Amino acid sequence: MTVLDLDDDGATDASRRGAPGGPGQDGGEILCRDLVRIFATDGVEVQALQGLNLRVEPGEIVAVVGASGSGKSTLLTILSGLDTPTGGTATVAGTDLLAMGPKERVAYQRHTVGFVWQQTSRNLLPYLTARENVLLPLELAAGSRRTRARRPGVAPMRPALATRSDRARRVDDLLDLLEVGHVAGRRPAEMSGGQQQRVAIAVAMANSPRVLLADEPTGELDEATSVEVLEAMRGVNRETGVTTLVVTHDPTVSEHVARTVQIRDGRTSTETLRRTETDEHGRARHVSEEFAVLDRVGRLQLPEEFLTSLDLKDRVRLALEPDHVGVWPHEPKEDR
Ligand SMILES: Nc1ncnc2c1ncn2[C@@H]1O[C@H](COP(=O)(O)OP(=O)(O)OP(=O)(O)O)[C@@H](O)[C@H]1O
Repeated sequence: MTVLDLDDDGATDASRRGAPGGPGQDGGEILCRDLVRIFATDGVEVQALQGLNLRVEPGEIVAVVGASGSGKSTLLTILSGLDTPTGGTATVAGTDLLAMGPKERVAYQRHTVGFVWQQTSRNLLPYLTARENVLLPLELAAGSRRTRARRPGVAPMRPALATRSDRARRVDDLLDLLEVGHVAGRRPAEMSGGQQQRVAIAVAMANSPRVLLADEPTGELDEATSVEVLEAMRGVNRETGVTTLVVTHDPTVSEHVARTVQIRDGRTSTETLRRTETDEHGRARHVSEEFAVLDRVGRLQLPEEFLTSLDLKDRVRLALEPDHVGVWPHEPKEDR
């Protein structure tokens, strides 16, 4: 895979992260606190997000998984700047998503975040070739830079990709990075589903976003192609350091990332961490551990199977032990 400096202002990833307007004060590139989104339709309220907490570090790749209706798409739509939460806070790459005006929203969507959606038709324009699709966001950004530069007293943004040949080189580099250089001249209808999604990742990365968001990027693909696309996303994350959040209902996605956050009923409920250990014979071993998520005020969601197996409901007994906390049914089963 090509090693690529995707930062068009010449900054390294490390210096970008430390730059003003960088990550939130306590370091997270994506920070959601007590995020609430209520939809009201025909007088009926649906709480899609019910106090969701999430933190993703700069350069991390994280999968958010959950059943249908758990709030995954609602979260991603908020993080991509297309929707505004009802309450709580959300900060992405130092941008407060609740305080953006219309102009900041456009700049945020153009420069700070890149998206890959499930439907390839939403990612790529059907009448443009792969090369033209990747070039388009670069041309739009260059156009807005020229407009800014013409305004008195306004400095041009990131001048490095001002020339056509710089932009053409960037398109080639991105298509090579995603291993789709050989389909550069084809339109989406002439590419496989996996190739279309790889080109879509190149489009999303065109303007060097700090955060890459993907909503079910493998939803329309077969299993083998899904693995390829996920590995391509992981490769982009590794090569460029872009913070990456992949939302999916497909639990196998978890095998491709070091951290998976599970959403249940509009809240993060559990997290799975994966690491590779080397045993005493020098063999690599994959270890994964599941954790319950404890929020800032000490709330946690017990897994569904714990609740049903001990018939835990309404109220439980809690006990603080020297090294753990015990949870029991209100009444022992035999007394009920
Ligand atoms: N615009 C809307 N108006 C009303 N209710 C909505 C709206 N968008 C989402 N919801 C509701 O909010 C809840 C969460 O929906 P969301 O689409 O975020 O879930 P999801 O986990 O992405 O599900 P899926 O995997 O099926 O896409 C659901 O109950 C859904 O019906």
